[in-house]
Amino acid sequence: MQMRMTSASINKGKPPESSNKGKQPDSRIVILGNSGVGKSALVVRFLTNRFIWEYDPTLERTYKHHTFLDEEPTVMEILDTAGQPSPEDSIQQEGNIRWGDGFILVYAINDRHSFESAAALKHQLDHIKKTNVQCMLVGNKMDLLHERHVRTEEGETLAQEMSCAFYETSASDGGEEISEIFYELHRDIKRRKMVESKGRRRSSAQQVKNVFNRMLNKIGSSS
Ligand SMILES: Nc1nc2c(ncn2[C@@H]2O[C@H](COP(=O)(O)OP(=O)(O)OP(=O)(O)O)[C@@H](O)[C@H]2O)c(=O)[nH]1
Repeated sequence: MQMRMTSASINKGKPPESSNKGKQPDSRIVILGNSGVGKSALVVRFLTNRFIWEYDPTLERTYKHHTFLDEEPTVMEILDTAGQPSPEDSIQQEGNIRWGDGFILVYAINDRHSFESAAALKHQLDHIKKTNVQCMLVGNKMDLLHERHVRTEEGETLAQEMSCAFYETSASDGGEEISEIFYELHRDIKRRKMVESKGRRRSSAQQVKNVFNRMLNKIGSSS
């Protein structure tokens, strides 16, 4: 496995479709979670390996990340959503969910409410996407263990119920698992796309076969 980040371009405050230039992304990843759980901090840590204490809390940003993953040139598009969308933004939120191939649901381990919101978000995802979506459940701010309000086992149980992988991490400490979260989700998305496109190919081959059989039956019955 080879991983190398070559570039990450930032489209500040623009909708996801604005970053369509160049190679189409192999995966579109959306980061969701309550305000202040550390979504931006995790994305910035993944892209730059840095931690910045303060971010503009209201902006949405998309990032195009070019890398070599599993010896293949790879483009990942990442949407860091605003944690506190206004009611008027609910259409935007729905658009973001439709846009995404996979989702990172973030809560902070010292914020019980954010944990409960993560479960609600997964229901929203499944409802909008009409399928069990690819996702990762991430408990952030592990460096604040002394303030913990959500136990590891609770995270594990919720992740199992959601059929998601589960990680606890800290954007401020910057463990290796942060890259793993993004790259594993990307691989899951790719695998799913491959299975779906094989299924589509099989079903169109079957359709051709059915038409051919009908023609043969017609010829047989008219002779
Ligand atoms: N101690 C600690 N603080 C963190 C960590 N991650 C983020 N923070 C802090 O938590 C605050 C919120 O971080 P953001 O990354 O802006 O959170 P967000 O989820 O993007 O918030 P919104 O943009 O409002 O949706 C900032 O003050 C960060 O410095 C972490 O792992 N540990």
